[in-house]
Amino acid sequence: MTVRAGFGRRLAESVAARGALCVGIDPHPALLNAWGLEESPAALERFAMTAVEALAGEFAVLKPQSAFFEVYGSAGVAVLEKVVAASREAGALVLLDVKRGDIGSTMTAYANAYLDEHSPLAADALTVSPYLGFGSLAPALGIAEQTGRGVFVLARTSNPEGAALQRSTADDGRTVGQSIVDAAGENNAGADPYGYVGVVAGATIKPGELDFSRLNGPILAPGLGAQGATVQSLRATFGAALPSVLPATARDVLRHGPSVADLRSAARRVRDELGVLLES
Ligand SMILES: O=C(O)c1cc(=O)[nH]c(=O)n1[C@@H]1O[C@H](COP(=O)(O)O)[C@@H](O)[C@H]1O
Repeated sequence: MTVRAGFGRRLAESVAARGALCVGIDPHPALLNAWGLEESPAALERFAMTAVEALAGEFAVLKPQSAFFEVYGSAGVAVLEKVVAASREAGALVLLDVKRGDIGSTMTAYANAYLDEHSPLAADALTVSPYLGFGSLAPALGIAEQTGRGVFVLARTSNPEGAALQRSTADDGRTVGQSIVDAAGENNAGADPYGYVGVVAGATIKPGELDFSRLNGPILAPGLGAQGATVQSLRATFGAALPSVLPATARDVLRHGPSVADLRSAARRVRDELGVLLES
């Protein structure tokens, strides 16, 4: 598959056509069991490809969580390769959730693994951690820009433990999370409709905690459903930035399997609720 337009444009087009929802493909052992599956690479494939069959043809973004595949070793990674390829083939953008972050030279290798068209794991975007310094991500940003792909940088994560670090104040008075959002925004300056450097800000964070007015990029907001955030809470949490928010949910949809129809209906319900929110 050849990637042409910049990621910001591709994401905006996909969201316009398919709705603003990212569904996580997180094959938790408990979910496999709930679907009547054993914990094995074959069952992992059954689970993940059922989710792809249900979702990839009509939802904007799918976000496989690499950890749940890696746990099965090379057999699990082979399943992840299939999930990425089949999802993209069906028209979904794939945001690979790997939360990578390392010194610059190693970051180049990670970026090549996930963003180079010829890599077996090439996705449309990946999650990255800036906590070795935002500048250490430069190789990933460079490769993403060149290849029309995106990165989502962890700014203010949905987990309660994130606050101590991410809400702490840097020397210039901004919170660490805000400085990440601002650094992402510098890379997106001038992009239309928006740039390729997204941020991750949990749907569970306090309203108004971050100022997104200079981001000019997408905001991935995980935490909808299983972590307690609701569609209704998004407006208060994100305010004027809501149109740039890509809400994400995984377990709350996946628990409706193994029926393809039930999975699809569950994801449609969330997407429809989000559609109503965005139109109001
Ligand atoms: O980067 C992420 O996707 C992410 C960031 C964050 O702040 N919080 C968060 O929960 N996530 C991921 O989003 C998914 C949440 O799934 P559910 O809680 O089941 O909807 C998991 O794969 C997490 O690893």
